[in-house]
Amino acid sequence: MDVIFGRNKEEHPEPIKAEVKGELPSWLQGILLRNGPGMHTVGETQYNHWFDGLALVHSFTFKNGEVYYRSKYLRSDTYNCNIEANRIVVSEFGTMAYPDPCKNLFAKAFCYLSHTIPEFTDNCLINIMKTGEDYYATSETNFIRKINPHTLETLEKVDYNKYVAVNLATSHPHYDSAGNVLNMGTSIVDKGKTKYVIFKIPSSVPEKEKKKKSYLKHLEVLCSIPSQSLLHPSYYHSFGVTENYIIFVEQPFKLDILKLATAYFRGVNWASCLSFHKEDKTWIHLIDKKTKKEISTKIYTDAMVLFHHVNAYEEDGHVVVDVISYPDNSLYQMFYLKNLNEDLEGNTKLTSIPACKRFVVPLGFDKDAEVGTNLVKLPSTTATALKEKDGNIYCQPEMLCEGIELPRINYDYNGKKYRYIYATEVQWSPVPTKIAKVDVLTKEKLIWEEEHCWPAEPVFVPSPDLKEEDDGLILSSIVTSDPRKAPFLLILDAKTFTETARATVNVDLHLDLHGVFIPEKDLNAQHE
Ligand SMILES: CC(C)=CCC/C(C)=C/C=C/C(C)=C/C=C/C(C)=C/C=C/C=C(C)/C=C/C=C(C)/C=C/C1=C(C)CCCC1(C)C
Ligand SMILES: [Fe+2]
Repeated sequence: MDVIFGRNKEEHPEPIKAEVKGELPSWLQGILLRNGPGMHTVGETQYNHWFDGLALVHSFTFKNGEVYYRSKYLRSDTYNCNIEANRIVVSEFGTMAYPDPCKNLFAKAFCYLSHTIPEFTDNCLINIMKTGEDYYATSETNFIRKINPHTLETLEKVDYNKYVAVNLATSHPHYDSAGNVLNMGTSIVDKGKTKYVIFKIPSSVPEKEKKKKSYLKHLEVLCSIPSQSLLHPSYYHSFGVTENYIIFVEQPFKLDILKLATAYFRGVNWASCLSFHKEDKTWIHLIDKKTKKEISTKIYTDAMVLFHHVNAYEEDGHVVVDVISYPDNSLYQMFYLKNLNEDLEGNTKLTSIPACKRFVVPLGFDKDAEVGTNLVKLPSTTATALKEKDGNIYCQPEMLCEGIELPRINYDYNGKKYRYIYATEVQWSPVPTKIAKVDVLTKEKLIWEEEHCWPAEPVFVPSPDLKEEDDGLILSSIVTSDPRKAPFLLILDAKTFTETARATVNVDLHLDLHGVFIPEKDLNAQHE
């Protein structure tokens, strides 16, 4: 296990030609750009958590039937300082670092040299975000790092905080059909005003500013939602959108601001300031995009932990919200390297497995309905929403599917009624062993699997003559647990889930988190 999760991976900044088996359709031209942790040991020091690892960006470039692989460590300030000091000097969420300059001569010299140990990490290891023509590596802090999608070179560091008052922001933004970015962040330092902020980054800027092209300069706050508890804002990793609403799930998995403020002095990591309150409720907030106000009805469900929204849409006066949820926060705990390094059969068992659940919120229901009435009138679901005597609505979900994570959809259907989820499948361990296509209508599943193969998040690429939702390809990079079997990029026909092609590369591919496919037409040639 530690071989795959915790071993440092080498970077391959020069393109490596992959060996293609099968027939790549001629329209598949562009770059699959992905991000994830690649290095967990620096000198003699080690990160505690898998989500702490130094960002290793990698790409598969499709050009005229050929595939090229590249990978490069994000040259974040965090990376540079750590490498220079030959130890971890910048804290990550799961690892508190103490860059005491008096500790040894070497570290002292290093501090004189570079002066700046970043206060907060810019190790953006989770996802890739597109703003206008720019691509950024993202994490959940206030920093994002621009990258060149062709060469994977690291460009400027951008501080969200310069444009919007947030200290944390998600790495899962949404995009509208014009390419405008919609994202959310939390403001925690303004005492007594802890709030969640929803903002928009436009996809184009006035012509005269084209040269500087700072889309973030034109960031616009849409609205903010006060936190239920000023000292305990909820943690969230993604959110949902429909045509008319933004969906924010305020879960009882919360940051404790007082604990955060004292963590450094207490010698504990920031992750220890995050806790699950199983006796609390999970609040589902619907924000009307037009009025920029929350709908007045209070909607809740039982305590749960969620990282990934799958999709959401409106149907006949209801909002349907599909998410991957857990009964508790044990997943976060399990990703500590000490847990991942244990024998698979031993402790590394998921004590709570991910489940894809559908919540249905009624919009324009009869206000005189009796207490206890189920307000959901959609025949297609067993999800319920009960009216309570204080006027609140209590939602109970429908189970769509168990054991899937890292969900993707055909993004043309984002915010709209849809039918298919593509995801990695896990069983009772944190090891992805299959790729699943789930039909949410029939609950039928198609599976791809192969011995010793650990598939990454499957990315859907629509075919140019798309007629049906699943006309397209699935791209998933496959890490192998058998050193004799080379890793590869798998290309599946999304409709049938049969293999179209595979592109094998003889490198130490890393297990990653998220990424994007950039079609040729969106690639700015001047970057090359
Ligand atoms: C093994 C695989 C690939 C598949 C198996 C299938 C499966 C079960 C997949 C499940 C995948 C999931 C659920 C992935 C989830 C990834 C997350 C939640 C990453 C979060 C990172 C959050 C990070 C890095 C957050 C860093 C935040 C920091 C450092 C914040 C610092 C701070 C700032 C900036 C302001 C002041 C406060 C604070 C100290 C909190
Ligand atoms: Fe994620």
